Amino acid sequence: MSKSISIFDTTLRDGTQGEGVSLSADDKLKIAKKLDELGVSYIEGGIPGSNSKDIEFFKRVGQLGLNAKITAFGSTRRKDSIADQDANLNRIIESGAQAATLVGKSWDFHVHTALQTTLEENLAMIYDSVAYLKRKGLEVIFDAEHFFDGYKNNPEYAVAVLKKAKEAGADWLVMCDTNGGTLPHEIGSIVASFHASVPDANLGIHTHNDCELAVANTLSAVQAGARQVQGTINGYGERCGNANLCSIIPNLQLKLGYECIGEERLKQLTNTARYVSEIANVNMPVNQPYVGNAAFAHKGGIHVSAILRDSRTYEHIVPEWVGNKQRVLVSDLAGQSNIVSKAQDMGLDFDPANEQSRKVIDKIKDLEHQGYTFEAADASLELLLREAGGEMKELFTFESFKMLVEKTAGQPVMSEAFVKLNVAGNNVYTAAEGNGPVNALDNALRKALVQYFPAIKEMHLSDYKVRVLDEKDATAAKVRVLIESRDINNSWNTVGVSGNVIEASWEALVDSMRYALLGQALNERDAAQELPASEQRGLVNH
Ligand SMILES: CC(=O)SCCNC(=O)CCNC(=O)[C@H](O)C(C)(C)COP(=O)(O)OP(=O)(O)OC[C@H]1O[C@@H](n2cnc3c(N)ncnc32)[C@H](O)[C@@H]1OP(=O)(O)O
Ligand SMILES: CC(=O)C(=O)O
Repeated sequence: MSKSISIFDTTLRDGTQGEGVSLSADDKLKIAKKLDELGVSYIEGGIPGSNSKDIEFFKRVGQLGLNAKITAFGSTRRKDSIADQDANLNRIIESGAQAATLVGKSWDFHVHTALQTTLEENLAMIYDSVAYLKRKGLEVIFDAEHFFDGYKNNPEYAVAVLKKAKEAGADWLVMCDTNGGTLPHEIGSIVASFHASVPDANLGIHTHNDCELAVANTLSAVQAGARQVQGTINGYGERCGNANLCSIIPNLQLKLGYECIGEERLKQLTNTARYVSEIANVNMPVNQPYVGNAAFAHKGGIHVSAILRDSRTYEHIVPEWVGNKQRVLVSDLAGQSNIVSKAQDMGLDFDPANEQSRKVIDKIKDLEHQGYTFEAADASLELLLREAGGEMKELFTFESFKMLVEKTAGQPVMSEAFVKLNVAGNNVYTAAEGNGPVNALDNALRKALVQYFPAIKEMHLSDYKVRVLDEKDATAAKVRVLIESRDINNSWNTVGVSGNVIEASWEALVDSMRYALLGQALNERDAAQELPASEQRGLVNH
């Protein structure tokens, strides 16, 4: 049997049926382009009978010149009507899509309850609709809704539905686990049984994740003979989502030896997943298999010690095969191996056998115990390690800061910060306003530094998070502030912890600016040690 699998992406249709996922026509066009680059065979763009946004997508997608087939979704004709007069079928034809995905009922209970019609009329609706679209020259993918529930309730009828669609000319018969309640062994045996009885049918599988089995069910169907796989990027979709193509594709290709999108394109998987999550404005779970930020992140000291010897000890594949990468995290679960690995990444000579290195490890663990989290604040960690290794020359020293927050009735609240630093032996005193206390502090600190370090102009804060660390302790609790900063090329994260949110923010802010100036700090140190300019470092070195 062929080992080639046709990947059918329904992110733009079933994916947008997920809560919190909404895509404009422009968003859909961007994602379609990305999916095409990934090498999927079909892109289901939407439902032209549903809304004008989808109609616009189909109008414009032809201009992109994609290789994937564009397919438009709709249901079989309404009961007791004529297919060529059915508005939804005609919208599919008018959309100009090369293929139609036609959903039809295959569970007798649904025919009676949802459609409120007879089993015979439903078969006629399927036959007439498929035949009409075929006469109009479209490829037809027939999605048999609730096929597995239907098969369990009335196998003869569910099978008759698929046979009717085939008789009318459907190119693909897709079995749907619409309610997501079927288990892998059931899927495998039902697909195998239908495949044995109609061996010349092109079978597909469409599963939902209500039992968290959509990926497993898809693999089971493929092993039983399905050759088209329908799913979405990041598993977006109705209720608990659709089968996640970001897991299915590597599982099929790397574990089961099927040909889906090829070795080279598989390397774009992580980038595609993150791109779609950005456009959809839905955060990706860090622990998402294969493509998540933590999919190959190692935290436990025992794990890190082993992966440094051979990454196969704790990695099931090479992360780069799916475009991801290995990360080592530093936390209170870290052993010396985590820290050695981080230090090596930074080009530091860090010998765990030496007394000073052991002190840094203890200090990191102690800070983690106080509430700092270095796994989310790589830049603060780097500063700490460089400081401990005597690598840093401090460019400025802190003397004091003061905050003023004023609210007058009927006026917006006003924040002003006053900062005193010593830079290169000079006392620098600045004041600045902001739309909040942290913004005012940031402005005042920037104002103090920019005259000495113009590189500060290039960076800005891009994210700010506060977390109360011991909620039981109410107002006496500590807070942790995490700040993300960016310049044109990089982003970096810093952390501050205190019983006072302004002080925690200040710590994270100062680290952010020290990190932005790291290249300069290292050069000054090199210059002080009279290293030749050729061995000194670039201005912003991260
Ligand atoms: C399993 C799936 O994911 S299927 C796709 C689900 N996605 C969506 O529903 C999103 C897009 N849907 C829509 O925009 C609208 O529902 C439309 C335009 C398709 C229809 O809108 P309306 O005409 O207002 O109908 P409404 O949504 O209230 O009800 C669905 C109708 O479709 C009928 N219907 C449902 N499935 C089918 C089917 N397979 N074949 C024919 N008719 C069907 C229902 O019986 C009902 O008709 P009735 O009210 O005459 O009994
Ligand atoms: C067709 C479809 O989306 C389903 O049955 O779930």
